[in-house]
Amino acid sequence: MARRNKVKVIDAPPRKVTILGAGSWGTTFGKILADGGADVTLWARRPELAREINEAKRNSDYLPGINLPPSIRATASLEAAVNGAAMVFVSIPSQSLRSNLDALKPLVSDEAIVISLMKGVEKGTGLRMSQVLEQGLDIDRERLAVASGPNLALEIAKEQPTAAVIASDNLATAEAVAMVATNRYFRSFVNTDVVGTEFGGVLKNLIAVAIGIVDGVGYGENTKASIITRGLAEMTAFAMAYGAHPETMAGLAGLGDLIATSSSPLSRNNTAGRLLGQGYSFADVVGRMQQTAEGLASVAPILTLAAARGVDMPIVQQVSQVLAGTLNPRDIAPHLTTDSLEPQGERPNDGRQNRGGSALWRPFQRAFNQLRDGGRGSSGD
Ligand SMILES: NC(=O)C1=CN([C@@H]2O[C@H](COP(=O)(O)OP(=O)(O)OC[C@H]3O[C@@H](n4cnc5c(N)ncnc54)[C@H](OP(=O)(O)O)[C@@H]3O)[C@@H](O)[C@H]2O)C=CC1
Ligand SMILES: O=C(CO)COP(=O)(O)O
Repeated sequence: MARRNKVKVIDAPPRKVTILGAGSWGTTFGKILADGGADVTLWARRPELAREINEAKRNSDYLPGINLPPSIRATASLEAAVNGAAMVFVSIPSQSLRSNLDALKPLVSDEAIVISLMKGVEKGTGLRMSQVLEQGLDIDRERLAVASGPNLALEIAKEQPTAAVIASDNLATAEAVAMVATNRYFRSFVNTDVVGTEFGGVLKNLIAVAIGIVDGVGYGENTKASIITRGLAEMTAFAMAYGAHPETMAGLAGLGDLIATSSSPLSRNNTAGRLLGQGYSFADVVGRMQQTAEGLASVAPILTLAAARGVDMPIVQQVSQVLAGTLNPRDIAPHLTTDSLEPQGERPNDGRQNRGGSALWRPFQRAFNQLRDGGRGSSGD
């Protein structure tokens, strides 16, 4: 049974916050928090990386050329990192999370807030990262939060102005985290749509792989715009089938992140897709990636979750076929992904003209009806 603990509303930066994972995002998030005034400790599993961060205030493997704030400390000891931390941010590859939780569980204090910075779902279980944290740490969801949004690490490390979303079932938890994760170049907004915020970050990776594939093939802006637009419809249909608010998918954690990830060569998912489009096999691409491209591992569990709720995801399906080597990247065809003659999701109607094959349109229709009938929207971002 989950331990029940009251969440303290923190109205000043906490004494100590810690980040687990000193890769590109964990280190960048450490900089965000330190530049916002927090006392930041980074956990790097390799002692030599912890040493470089402490002594040179650099992380040359993941953020070459970036000077880290002098106040950031790093340690390779999980216990030293977590001891006394009021907030524990987790930024390791999604498929590695569960294997770290047994060691972490006894170290997290009963009052600490735990925040997922990750954008994947677990293979095998299909669980979102906050669900894996909830299970593995036996923690109340009120003490959990997730962060997402258009957040390419290197741009933020260069202090380019950026916005993000912090979501928690408990608004006070999201607000406490957002207050700490805000500084002169980074602004965190809050909402309570954890499902939408988390799935937004996962799903945009899959669409970014598709964009990378067509980029690698050499197709131009029409193809990419078609995939982004139809991809957002797929993302929204999927997320709403799992209870997300459509507004979340239209906000920073959905459309915002989709645009950033699909258009940037900094994106690892986009890069992986581009290699596939250039003819490299899935195994070659995995071998060439130096950093985490979450989308590659999330395709299969997302398609399983989609099938369980009857959601059509033709673009994600095609990505899966390219990964499996059963579809030539040149044959990715966003305009051929439906048997309906109606451009789904493109024409608002009153439901009467909503003819067959429009699974992708249905969630928009439901959202429209809800708004028309005075239904409640999400707090959005
Ligand atoms: N980079 C970005 O722009 C953004 C990334 N994210 C998300 O953040 C998460 C982390 O990504 P990111 O920092 O980019 O990834 P990186 O590949 O840059 O870094 C991964 C980090 O996790 C560590 N790690 C790898 N395997 C394990 C393991 N089995 N146990 C413990 N630690 C491990 C690595 O340590 P080591 O160096 O020793 O291998 C490294 O510190 C992902 O879910 C990603 O989607 C979210 C927003 C932006
Ligand atoms: O999540 C990200 C940007 O918001 C980072 O994307 P990549 O993991 O594709 O680099």
